[in-house]
Amino acid sequence: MYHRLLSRRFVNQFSRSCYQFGHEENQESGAPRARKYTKMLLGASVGTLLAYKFYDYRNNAVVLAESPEMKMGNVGVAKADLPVYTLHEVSEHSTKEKRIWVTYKEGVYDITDFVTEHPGGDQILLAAGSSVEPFWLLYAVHNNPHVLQILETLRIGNVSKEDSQQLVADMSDPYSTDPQRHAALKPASVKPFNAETPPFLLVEQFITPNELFYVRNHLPVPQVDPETYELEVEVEGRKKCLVLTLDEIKKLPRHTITATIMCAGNRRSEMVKVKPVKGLNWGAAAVGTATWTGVRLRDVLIKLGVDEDDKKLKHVQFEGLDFDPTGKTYGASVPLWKAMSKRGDVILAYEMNGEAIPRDHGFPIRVIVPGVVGARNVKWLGRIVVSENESDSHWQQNDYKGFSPSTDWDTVDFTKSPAIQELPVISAICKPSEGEKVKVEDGHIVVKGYAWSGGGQKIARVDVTADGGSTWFVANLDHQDSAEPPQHWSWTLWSARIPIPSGTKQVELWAKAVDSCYNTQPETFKNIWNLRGVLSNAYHRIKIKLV
Ligand code: HEM
Repeated sequence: MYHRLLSRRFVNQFSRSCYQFGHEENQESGAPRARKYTKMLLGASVGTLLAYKFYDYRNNAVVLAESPEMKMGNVGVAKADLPVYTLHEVSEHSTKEKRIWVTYKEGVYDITDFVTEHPGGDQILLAAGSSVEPFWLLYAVHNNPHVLQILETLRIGNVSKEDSQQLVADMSDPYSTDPQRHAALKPASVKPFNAETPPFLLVEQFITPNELFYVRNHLPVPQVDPETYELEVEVEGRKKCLVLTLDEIKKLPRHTITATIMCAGNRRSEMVKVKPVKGLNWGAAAVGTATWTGVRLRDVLIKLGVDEDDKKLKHVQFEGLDFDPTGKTYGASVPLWKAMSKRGDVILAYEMNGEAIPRDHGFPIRVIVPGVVGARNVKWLGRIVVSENESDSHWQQNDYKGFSPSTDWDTVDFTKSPAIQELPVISAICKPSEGEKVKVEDGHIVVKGYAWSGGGQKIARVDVTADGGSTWFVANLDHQDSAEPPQHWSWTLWSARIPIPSGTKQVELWAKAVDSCYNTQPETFKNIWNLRGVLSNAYHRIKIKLV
């Protein structure tokens, strides 16, 4: 079967003074409770060493795994006579000088001498120092025993089950226990870790592989022990509350959705060309699409006795288990109507693309609020509070809001703008990329990209021009989920074949999308500029060279 065993050290993060778990309980007044998170100590010496499985992707890799040739060859299976390397050691071998190593399942391979022979060209270097598996999910051509046989001839070792980097927590660096990341992710910041996917990979498949999915962290990644994990759910001011273990959550009815998650700052690097803003310099790939499985938040809230018609209850606040040096946790909220709506599809997810949610994406539980900005899809979920008020967290109150282009840091009043929830329609060209040399074939070039709209709207059309808007070409919507609005949560992958007049040396390509409400993208960033650089959805424009 397709799986890897990775070792992770899960530190018992809670002081478990809280009450029993499992079902509804009356909270004694004054009982020590949610503040337990602040007692969490990163790198605490008491730890549980747990090996856990990443489950099968239901695709090519399984086919590979079941082929008799592969079983005979034991490709990627640990071999007793070979040296063992940590993922960190593998990551240090990413150049020709240091030799280029990659991993596949439990195997470590030195591919330095194969790079120039690779039929897929230089792209193989994207895996240098990391795993080849996410790429092989994208490029099914590797779904072949012949490819695995070549790989096994390059075998030099086994992946360590104990990633030594994870075992030694540096108390002076709260990020020292962050997980190992795939080398192909392009960091926008390292501590906290924020990184995007190489854009051209986004359009290879509808589903983004977990290891290549963009990461947006505000704080160090908490180490959560799934054995002792508890989720608290309550209504503000009421004694009755629910405490659920991971097993108990998994026993509730399963619900699966395919949803695109996007950072509010996606494509900010284009907006800053108008005027600088505060924020990470995201390109166009702070976005990805995954299949998420969990339980409906609605079911959990009904179990707690929440009445969606109760006029006093307006918001659902989420608290993460990640926290800053003062002990404050990450937090955000969404309106109660969204959480309770049968069509809202808000889930407490424990699987991402058929695997346990990876640490960077919220292990063990992340709330998925489809159609809504990534910032409200709180990771490492520890507590849910139904309230009359929005979350009072910095990220709900003083961040992730839009303003007039004339508002500056002297005049801004965060209380006057609503928190961003549903994101506006957006598109981006992912292939070719800015400045790329593109071969004109048969008088045409092919342009590929994604388009998405928040609030469960569907992409109705994508228009592409190569002559400043004199002529628009309607793109083919190559991959689009069949779900109808207002439950269309995933992006559309599109392509357009654009005619190029002979002798043209360079062109500027523009793309814009139209959603099922006929909302479209603004033409330029000039008049949507805002001091936080969010909602950057103007036409996407790239210049390319033609050969
Ligand atoms: C490191 C181990 C790898 C090995 C042994 C390997 C081997 C191969 C082989 C044998 C083929 C030709 C398959 C056929 O046509 O039957 C191929 C094609 C290809 N590979 Fe890889 N590959 C590796 C890694 C990668 C990675 C990491 C990427 C992408 C990031 C990649 C991208 C491609 C692409 C795009 C093609 C198709 C080229 C075409 O259009 O014909 N490969 N690879």
